[in-house]
Amino acid sequence: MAEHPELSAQERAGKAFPVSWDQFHRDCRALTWRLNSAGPFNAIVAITRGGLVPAAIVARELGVRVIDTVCIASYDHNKRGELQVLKGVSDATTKLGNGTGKGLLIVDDLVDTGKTARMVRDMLPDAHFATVYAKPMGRPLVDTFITEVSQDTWIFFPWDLGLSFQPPMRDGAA
Ligand SMILES: O=P(O)(O)OC[C@H]1O[C@H](OP(=O)(O)OP(=O)(O)O)[C@H](O)[C@@H]1O
Ligand code: HPA
Ligand SMILES: [Mg+2]
Repeated sequence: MAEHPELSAQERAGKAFPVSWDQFHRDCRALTWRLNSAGPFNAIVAITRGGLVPAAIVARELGVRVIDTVCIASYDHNKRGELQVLKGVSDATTKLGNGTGKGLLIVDDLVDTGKTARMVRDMLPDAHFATVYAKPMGRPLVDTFITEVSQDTWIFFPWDLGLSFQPPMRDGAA
């Protein structure tokens, strides 16, 4: 595990990568361009909660109207403890994917250690797995993504951010 297990993953990450709504929308559209040649897809499976936003944008661009969710929670979010599946794929979606996920598109906002992706891949081994961002540890689990950031980078998504005052650089701000 990491050098400072008492710190959260966010606190351990040395670099910050804040993403605006505009940037996120652009990156989701770029992701859809890449996915065009991998489809067509019968349905999208969003990994909640972070996958809901890119799934909505990708679904709109691809014209997919069947959207399902896999709901996953960490027992202890900060320490990235054990994952718990709160809701799996519905029977209707499983049928659409011929039981293996073929023709389904799984969408998440990012892959970090790959733990979440591994869990969902095991449910739907033949599905296409797409994320907007990827870190090196999780990258091998993803079929299509847009931007890679280093493992020690924390990505701040627009739905977790708010506008706040920034001190001038001459006062020591980075
Ligand atoms: O590759 P991993 O190390 O598993 O991390 C990636 C997962 O972590 C985040 O979700 P999180 O569990 O924080 O929940 P949320 O989507 O509900 O915010 C993110 O949305 C991915 O699903
Ligand atoms: O870099 C990240 N940002 C936001 N949520 C996350 N969950 C795992 N890694 C990250
Ligand atoms: Mg998530």
